[in-house]
This record gives sequence, structure tokens and C-alpha cells, in this order.
Amino acid sequence: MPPMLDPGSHPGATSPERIRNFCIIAHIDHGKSTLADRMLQLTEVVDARQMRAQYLDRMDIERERGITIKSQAVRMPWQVREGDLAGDPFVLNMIDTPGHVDFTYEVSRSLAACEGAVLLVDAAQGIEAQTLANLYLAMENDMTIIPVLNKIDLPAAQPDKYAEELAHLIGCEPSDCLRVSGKTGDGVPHLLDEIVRQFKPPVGDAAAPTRAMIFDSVYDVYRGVVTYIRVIDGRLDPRDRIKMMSTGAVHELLEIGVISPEPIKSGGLGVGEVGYLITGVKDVRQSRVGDTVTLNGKPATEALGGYKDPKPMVYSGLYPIDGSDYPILRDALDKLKLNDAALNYEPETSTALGFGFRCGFLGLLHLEIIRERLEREFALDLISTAPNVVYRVDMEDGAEHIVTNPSEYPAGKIGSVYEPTVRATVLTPNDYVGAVMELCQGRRGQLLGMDYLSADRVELRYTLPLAEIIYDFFDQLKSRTKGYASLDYEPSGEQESDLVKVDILLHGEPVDAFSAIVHKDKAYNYGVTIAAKLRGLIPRQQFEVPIQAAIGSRVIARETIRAIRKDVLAKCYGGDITRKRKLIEKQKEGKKRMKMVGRVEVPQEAFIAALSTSDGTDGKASAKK
Ligand SMILES: Nc1nc2c(ncn2[C@@H]2O[C@H](COP(=O)(O)OP(=O)(O)OP(=O)(O)O)[C@@H](O)[C@H]2O)c(=O)[nH]1
Repeated sequence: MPPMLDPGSHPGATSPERIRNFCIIAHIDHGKSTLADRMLQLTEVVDARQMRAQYLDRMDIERERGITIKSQAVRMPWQVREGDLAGDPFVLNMIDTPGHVDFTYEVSRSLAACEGAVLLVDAAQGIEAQTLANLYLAMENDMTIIPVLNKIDLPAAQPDKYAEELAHLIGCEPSDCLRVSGKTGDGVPHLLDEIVRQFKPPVGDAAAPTRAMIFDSVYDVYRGVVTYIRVIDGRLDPRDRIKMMSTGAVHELLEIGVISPEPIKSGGLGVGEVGYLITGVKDVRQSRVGDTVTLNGKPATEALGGYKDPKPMVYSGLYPIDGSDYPILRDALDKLKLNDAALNYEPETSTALGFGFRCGFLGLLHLEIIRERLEREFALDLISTAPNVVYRVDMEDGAEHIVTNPSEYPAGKIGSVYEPTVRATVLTPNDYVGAVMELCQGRRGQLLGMDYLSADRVELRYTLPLAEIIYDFFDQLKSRTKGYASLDYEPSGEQESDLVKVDILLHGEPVDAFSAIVHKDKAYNYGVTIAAKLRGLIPRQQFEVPIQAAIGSRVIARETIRAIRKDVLAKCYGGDITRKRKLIEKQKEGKKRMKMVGRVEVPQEAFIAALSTSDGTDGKASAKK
């Protein structure tokens, strides 16, 4: 018998029965990237020499923070080692999914490109909130699930205990849960065999008009946008003219191929195959996640389901600390936008902070990532205003306003105000249920339900206003449960709430950067805190300066900065006029960095200090879930 051709080297010619498309889903830090690395090594896609930890996490920020932001797809050849299929060559496409709530939509598209999911659980930690959230997503997509306990090499691992829990959750036998160590590689070959055996091959119609789903697209400086696709029906070949079904835009396919783990050009991709394509477009907005690619000459009539436009959930103003950096910030945002279809921004000006941009993000982590990239890749020093959610305001006269910036809150007779809500799942040991409930109730949460996953682990489900989560909710949750609780949430629409806009006034002038939309019961607290903070930060002036917090024309809190005259000439006796001049010049220099709010001079540092402690984003812990 002639030797079998390695199917991994023949993209475009692999029959669907020989393909398995899968992803690994896990709670953060349960070892997904480490397991993926081991698979790359065992399938000899990467040899030991090239291997570096977390091969698939490309971005520096990802590697440093140990989180996965952009999904990738790798093609790996695998010959089953044991049992009935032993010796048969298969192609495994591993699709990496981002692990954070901000990117739930991208996760759902990655899952839609697979038939199976490896549900990975740390054998020393057990099931966590994201394990559940990901499992539910996988079930909604009708995927086959292989439960796997990881890190069995750890002395603290309790695989028997957690196999029971997992089996109970999925409805299988504890013995169906595989046991592996991504670190030592133990059990991983067996897992690869089971992936072939348990996951279904892709199904599609090779003769039908081509339909391929985009599950990721990234901008590359040299090659333009690289789009990751999974072919559902028909096939795609080099030089085809393709059409994006959501926009109708037509492009020529300049290159098509697979990632293994570097890009390899191919003669085309057929039913069930996963790979990349390049058309020369320069903006990821022209190649959107969830969209369907078809052929211009023989287009499909119906797009694949599930396409959604990314919608910003959280807004914040970004300002350069040095006003002359504004053009650099603008260019930097233009560049980042090429790689990020969810990033939104428009110019705005603030009395306190000068010229900047109002930016829309998918969530707090997304905000932090963008801010960090701006600071790191473009050497910008930035200040961001406290993040806020998007409000819908219905006026009594029937007009509707969408408010993304508190300073644009409409004046006049307001009928009702709506705010976005999330459905949150908290998993906690039994002992902390009281503490978690207290926290959620304090944040205006409504309990939806509570389940015992095992004797000592409880799942609590709440509806919470998104605005209450984006401050320090996660940090509070961790500190009240000694780090044992985990959180996951997804958008769940909007609710009418009793919200008011609180303005902060300096000597009667509103300071836009501190305006906030808050619940009526929390307005007083917000006003008092900000007013007290500013009093400590703003230097005395030659006249008395009241700091007030107000709702409309009603003042709810007040602090006063007493008057003082700073006489720089006080120590200059005698008539040395040149020295006096020098001192006055020096004082003028200092004043240039002052911002004028009405008649009050405020050093920009005061605003920066007040903002950096009033926003919840500076705690690094909030980035990780
Ligand atoms: N002892 C042991 N440690 C492991 C194993 N697998 C992963 N780790 C460690 O667990 C930590 C998290 O592993 P990652 O692979 O980064 O986890 P991840 O799930 O990809 O994390 P995110 O990308 O942040 O979601 C790292 O410090 C790994 O070295 C294992 O099998 N045994």
C-alpha cells in the first residue's frame, strides 16, 4: 500500500470526513494556552526548538497579561494512535477563542465555526463562572463537548471530586471526563484521539453556492486585513471574486491558505476547512466577524445566521496630558481602528482637559487594552474620564436622546431614562453567599435564581445595571470572597431607572469632566466625594472658591476653598527689579499649565489626580476575570 499523504499539507483537498474543527473553552487561567502549546508540539506543527510559551498569543500585551484577545486557527495533522481509527490521518483545526466577557460575540462566532468543544477545567479549582458561561454558549450552538480536567500534575489537584461536579453539570459519567496536564503533556495524545473519535466531521454541500463564515479578522501592516474563515458550503479558490454579504462589497482573493502555525498558501479551501484569506483591504470594518463570504459570480442567496454589528457598551473620554500630542492621538486611533471593528471615537473638547476623543468600547477590558496600546505603541500620556454606559432618555415632548457623554444629558422635561443591564452569574463557595448577595443588592441587583452545583458551591444569577458593574464590582467581589468567587455576565437589554445627572461646579461653572449620571440614591454620595476630593487638590486662589455638586439647579453638596494671595515677591526686599521680574516670569510659566474654569485657575494635575482615583479602571485586577 502506498504511504498515506499527510493531509495537513493538502488544504483544499481534504475530504470533510477527515476534518475535525474544535475549540478549547475554559475559565481564565485554567490552562487553555498551555494545552494548545502541547497540542502544537505533539502534532509536530511546532518543533521543540521553535516552541515558546503561549505560541498562539501573538500580541505582546496578551503575552504579558497572559490573556487571549484575538482568536487564531491552527491546522494540525494527527494520526489516531489507538482503537478502530488507529493509523488514519486526520486534520484538526483548533480555533482559539478569546476568554473575556467583553468579547462574548467573538467567542460565539468562533464556536459557530466548530463542531466540538474541549471544556477544560483546572483540577485544583473546579468549575468557575466562565466555565459555565462558555458551556452554555457551546450548548446553544449544539456542539459536542469533551469534559477535560487539566493540571493533574498539581499536588492540590482533586480530579475525582471535580469529575463528579463536571459530570453532574454536563449529564455524563465521571469516567467520561478526561484527565490531562498541559504542562507535562500527560493525557494529551489520548485527548487528540478522542477529539477525532467524539467530534463530528463538518457537513456542507460542496456543489452549493459558496458560503464561508468570518470568525476573526486582523490587520497586518504588510499584508492588510487577514480574514479567518470557515468554509460551510462550496469552495474558495485563489483569484475568485468574493462578496461580503452584509455590505455587498466585492474583492479579489489575492491569497488563501491555512495557518500551521505560520501562514501557508494553498490552492483553495473546500467544505469544512478553516483558513485565512487576503484581499488587500486595509480596514477590518470591511471584513467583519460574523459576516458571510460568497462568490460574486455565483452568490448564495442567504447569509449564514448570527451576524451582529459590534456595539460599544462603555464610553470614556481620552485626552492627551500634553495638549500638543492631540494630532498623534488622532493618528494613533485611526491606526488602531484598522484592527478593531468595535472601537469607536469622535473628537470632543472639555473645559478641564482640552481637546480629546470620546471613545466607545465593548467593555472595561477593551478600554484598558486600547489605552495601554496607545500609551505603549505611540508613546502617549493619556488621561481618561470615568467610564460611563449608554443611556436612553425619553423627553416628555416625545423626543428621544441617546446619551454617551454625561455632559450631553438633555435639559428640559425628562419623561423616562433607561440604562443597560446585564445578566450576571456569580459562582461562590457556600460561606460567602451572604457577602455576595449584600454586594449585588447594594448595586441595585435583582436576584434571578440560585442553584447548588455541589454541597459547597453555589451559582447566583442576578440582573444588574451595567453601570454598577463597570466601577469596582469585580474587585469588591474578590475582596469580599477572599478571591474565591468568579463572575461572568452578558448584556440583557435595558431597564427604566431613577437616574439623575450630577454636575460639579467650581465657582458656579460646571466642570464637564466630572458630570455623571447616577442613580438618585447615590447622587449625594457622588457629589460629596468628588467635592471633597477637589478641595484637597485645587490650590487656593485670591478669592474664595465654592465647589458645589448640583442636580439641575439644586445644590446637594458644597465645599469651600478659602482665599489666599500667593505673593511671590514677599521674600524680595529691596529694589532689585530684575530679580522681581524673573520671579514674575516664572510664575507666568507655571500659569500656562493652569486651566481656567471661569475665573478659577486649576492645575491640570488636579483634574488628572481626581479622575485617576474616581474611575474604576486603574485596578489591574479588574481586567481579569
Ligand atoms: N502545574 C500546571 N500548571 C499549568 C498547567 N497548565 C497550565 N498551567 C499554568 O497555569 C497558568 C495559566 O495557564 P494558561 O495556559 O496561560 O491559561 P489560559 O487558560 O490560557 O489563560 P487565559 O489565556 O488567560 O485564559 C500558567 O501559569 C500555566 O503555566 C498544568 O497542566 N499543570
